[in-house]
Amino acid sequence: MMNLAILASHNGSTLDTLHSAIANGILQNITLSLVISNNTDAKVLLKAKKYNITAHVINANNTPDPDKVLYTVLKNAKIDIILLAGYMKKIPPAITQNFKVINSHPALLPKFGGKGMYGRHVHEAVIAANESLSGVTVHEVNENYDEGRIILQKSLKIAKDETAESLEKRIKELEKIAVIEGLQQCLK
Ligand SMILES: Nc1nc2c(c(=O)[nH]1)N[C@@H](CN(C=O)c1ccc(C(=O)N[C@@H](CCC(=O)O)C(=O)O)cc1)CN2
Ligand SMILES: NCC(=O)N[C@@H]1O[C@H](COP(=O)([O-])[O-])[C@@H](O)[C@H]1O
Repeated sequence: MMNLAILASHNGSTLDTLHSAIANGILQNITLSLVISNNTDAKVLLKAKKYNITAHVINANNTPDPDKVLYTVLKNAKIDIILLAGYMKKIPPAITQNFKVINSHPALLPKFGGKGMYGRHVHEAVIAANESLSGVTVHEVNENYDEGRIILQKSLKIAKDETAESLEKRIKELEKIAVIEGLQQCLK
């Protein structure tokens, strides 16, 4: 049985989908063991409580050595795989070199990735670039933003009247499928 940790800075939208997929047997041999956020106000923490999942807040503003705390919490929980679900901080090499870390990015990498490319900013850049396609990239996480090996991508056509808000909503729905399939591939 693989122990999964979810790292999220805000809603952790995919947590609900993952919890359902595990409960329905769509995702097997995996346990949602831990939720970690850098944000004390993150709604993902409320979801962790609802699902009775152990949660930690590791905030650099009040934690002397957050990277060391993060490593220790993950090791103590015997985590096998880490999913970044809208986590807004860089994962340090001590983590990327000792755990399998995957991320869901709300665009078709390598375009629209890197520093500054998070949340609504990504969709605003895609719309501004007048792209015809966008999508989700599930990728392995290395020491740089959005440069890890791509596991899978799912795309969608951008509508003529698409806005950053409408695109974000559609991408988040696509992401739920992409994250499940990405984890299934990691568990093979
Ligand atoms: N080592 C890695 N860490 C993280 C990765 C990664 O690929 N390698 N992915 C990100 C998630 N992400 C895109 O998918 C991403 C998140 C945040 C940023 C960013 O520019 N962040 C800002 C800070 C924003 C904030 O504090 O709210 C910054 O670094 O200045 C870029 C990409 C998660 N970690
Ligand atoms: N570059 C990382 C990034 O932008 N991740 C994106 O943040 C959103 C978090 O939404 P949520 O807080 O509602 O789950 C998600 O759409 C995720 O793809």
